[in-house]
Amino acid sequence: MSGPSVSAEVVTVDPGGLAGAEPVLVLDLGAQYALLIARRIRELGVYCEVVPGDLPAQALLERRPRALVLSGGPSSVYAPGAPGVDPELWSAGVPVLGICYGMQLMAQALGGEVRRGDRQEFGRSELELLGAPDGSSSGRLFDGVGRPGDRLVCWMSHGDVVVEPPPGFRSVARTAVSPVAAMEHEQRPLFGVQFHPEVAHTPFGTALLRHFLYDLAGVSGGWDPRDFGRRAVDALRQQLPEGRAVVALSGGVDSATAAALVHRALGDRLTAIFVDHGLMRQGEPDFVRRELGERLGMPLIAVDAGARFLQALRGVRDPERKRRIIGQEFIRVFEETAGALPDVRYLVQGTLYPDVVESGGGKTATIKSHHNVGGLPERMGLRLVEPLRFLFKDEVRALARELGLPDRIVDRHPFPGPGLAVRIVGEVTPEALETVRACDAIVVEEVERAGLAREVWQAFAVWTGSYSVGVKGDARLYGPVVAVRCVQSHDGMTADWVRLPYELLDRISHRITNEVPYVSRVVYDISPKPPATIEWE
Ligand SMILES: Nc1ncnc2c1ncn2[C@@H]1O[C@H](COP(=O)(O)OP(=O)(O)OP(=O)(O)O)[C@@H](O)[C@H]1O
Ligand SMILES: O=c1[nH]c(=O)c2[nH+]cn([C@@H]3O[C@H](COP(=O)(O)O)[C@@H](O)[C@H]3O)c2[nH]1
Ligand SMILES: NC(=O)CC[C@H](N)C(=O)O
Ligand SMILES: [Mg+2]
Repeated sequence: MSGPSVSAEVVTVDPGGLAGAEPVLVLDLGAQYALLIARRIRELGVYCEVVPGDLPAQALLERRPRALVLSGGPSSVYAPGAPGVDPELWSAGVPVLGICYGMQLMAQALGGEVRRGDRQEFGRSELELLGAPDGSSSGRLFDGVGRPGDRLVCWMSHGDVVVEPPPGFRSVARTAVSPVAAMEHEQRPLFGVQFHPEVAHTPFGTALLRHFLYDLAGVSGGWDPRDFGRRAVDALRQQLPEGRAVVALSGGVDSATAAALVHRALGDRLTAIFVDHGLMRQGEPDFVRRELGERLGMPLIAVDAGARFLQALRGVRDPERKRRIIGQEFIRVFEETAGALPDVRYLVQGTLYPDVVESGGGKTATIKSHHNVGGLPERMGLRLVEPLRFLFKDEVRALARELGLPDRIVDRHPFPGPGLAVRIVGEVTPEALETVRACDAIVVEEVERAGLAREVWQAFAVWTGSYSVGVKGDARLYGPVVAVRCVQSHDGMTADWVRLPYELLDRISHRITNEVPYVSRVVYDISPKPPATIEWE
């Protein structure tokens, strides 16, 4: 296909740069929680990004950070090759909060002592605030958060302990296991906590972070994803002065928000393409046409490609092969459709910040190959436009609301690109597809009717591939076993099953076995992630 050559550079909108804001940077030292720290900080109205922990001080300071947060991490600071930060940061005058490994690193780097503890400290722990030597105040870090002598519940996850704070520092809190559970420098803006203020199990964690940011680091706040929308439109107009763009519109909130934003900037230079791969939920293609095509006021090409996807999936049982086939077929359909439009130069995607950070390291094992439109730009010579690359899902929802998208779209549960195919164990047969679609509609309807839709991350039905014996109308029935899955999650990375009320489960089961009468049995999936994943395939 002809067209301008591929540009590796992604057109995006950098909220930090836009707001003229001086961000808070989380230095990632291998933590599970680096993204969570960033989310908490943004929830406090402060723009924050996660950056690699080993960035040179100069590169970090060029961003004019208001504060640095050193994350936790799985290593031990005294082990050879353990991750570190540029030592110039300690004297740069920028306020630093070290969390867990981050505090241990600060302690060791500045002359304190860290060693393997006699005991591990994992989970809930009681923190005793030590206060200033004269007992008059709780010290700078806990000023306004607690008082000397207070015992506060916090959440710990460590095996190493700081036994001696560095010269110039003092311990301001301890637990039964950690003599230095929090420390601060007597004058310089250097602070450390052994516990995790970012997790919900540390009830005063948010108050501590707010105090660190606003009082100790003097941030001005003002981060609001809704303002981002207004600024992003101008930035996009400047960056995309001419040529047409296509957006792959799935019906999900991410691509809908990206589409709405770019539509404001480009107007009729944007066309949406929705691929109906036949693996959609009940009523989905109509929903997309009606709620997105008409409401967003942009031309929408809906491609009915169900037959070719089902044909390509015939006889395929392996989950990864299914995903690959869907991805490839998707690219073909998209290419044919977009290729027929004149002067298309850009492809808009709804990639979010967690996707970017999580695919950054490349060290994580492939659990599932997530379907996306990633293979397209190179093949078509298109430039990628990802305006939401720096936003979290809750921020995207706030932005979507600001852009006037209705609740029906804003509050939608995520739906995987490969659709119902990953909710069918084994081959995607018409029988399985029809069954899972009918059951899914019942699950969704009942969860919504119970007023729980906004409280759960996803609720759906699964074709388990098993059959079992039942009895209906005095006759033997050998029918499919359908599972119901309902999970709570913040970002899809971890999840827990939702304790749905028994009456609701009962209603779902009753409706399924009555309205989809050949189903013999309904089971409820009570597996958290990990070790299970959210989707079954
Ligand atoms: N059926 C489809 N037609 C067109 N584009 C699609 C389709 N399915 C997925 N995509 C594209 O793949 C991207 C990734 O899908 P993903 O499910 O992660 O995001 P989303 O659907 O926009 O939002 P959500 O995560 O809430 O479902 C989408 O943003 C969209 O651009
Ligand atoms: O766009 C997507 N393409 C995919 O291939 C895909 N697989 C899973 N998901 C969604 O991602 C979240 C985590 O799912 P898992 O625990 O099953 O990996 C859940 O929200 C899933 O619905 C996908 N989304
Ligand atoms: N969660 C962490 O940051 C752990 C730090 C270090 N690995 C320890 O066990 O003490
Ligand atoms: Mg989706």
